[in-house]
Amino acid sequence: PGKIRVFCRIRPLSKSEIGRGSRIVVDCPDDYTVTVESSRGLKEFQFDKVFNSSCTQEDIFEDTIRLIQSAVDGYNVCIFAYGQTGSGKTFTMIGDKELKNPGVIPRAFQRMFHIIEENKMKFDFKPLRFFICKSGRQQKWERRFSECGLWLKGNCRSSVATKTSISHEKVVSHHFICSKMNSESSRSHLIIGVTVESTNHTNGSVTYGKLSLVDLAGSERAAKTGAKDEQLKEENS
Ligand SMILES: Nc1ncnc2c1ncn2[C@@H]1O[C@H](COP(=O)(O)OP(=O)(O)OP(=O)(O)O)[C@@H](O)[C@H]1O
Repeated sequence: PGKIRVFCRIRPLSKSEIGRGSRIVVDCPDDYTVTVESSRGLKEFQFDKVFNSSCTQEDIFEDTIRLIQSAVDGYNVCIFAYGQTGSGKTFTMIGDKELKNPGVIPRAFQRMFHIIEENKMKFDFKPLRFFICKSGRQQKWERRFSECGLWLKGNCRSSVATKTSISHEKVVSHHFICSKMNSESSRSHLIIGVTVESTNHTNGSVTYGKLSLVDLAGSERAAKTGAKDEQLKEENS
């Protein structure tokens, strides 16, 4: 707990990039290093782990499983994707539109329900609270998410989570409603999460955990769009 780990995922070239004759300029000589070809030579970056372009959604999720357990155990866990537009944040966090390759968010929820089901003899779980927040230019009000210590601008919805309410399809459609469609106009961030409250049958102790999963708006847009003042503050929130 309290530790921040930074992973890097390299995505394969897209069809259009291949069509344009682009080539990959990043490489990972080992599991912790990324090199990038630049006009000023090869640059090297270190990460806690690097996933190369052949890594699958399963490979990515394997490193996340113990964090889901931590949230059930009463810790506050936050997983977020950061990177420029088109780098694969949404693919990694949510998955593809065709629902063939679910990402971290649907897998995390599936896993959480599984852990809860397995532990029902030992713990009494309160119904999971499910929340979605997105930032947006239209919604200017600020909201402090005191429980998870995040400052947010935008709206937030919370409801009881069930397996069906947070199925892969629902998460994907929420995403495209909440984030993707608005991202061009509002450069929104999407935060989707769940709170877990459990009581230990043996000693009566109660724990509260939270899992926040975040698909941030593209990190480069401020510069590219020339956003200023209020707009920029909002993107940076
Ligand atoms: N690891 C991957 N394997 C195969 N396709 C990928 C992978 N990562 C991303 N893609 C594809 O690349 C495209 C861009 O990815 P994605 O939409 O996830 O980017 P993004 O970082 O969320 O962009 P934005 O900030 O604009 O929302 C999508 O068509 C996606 O399906």
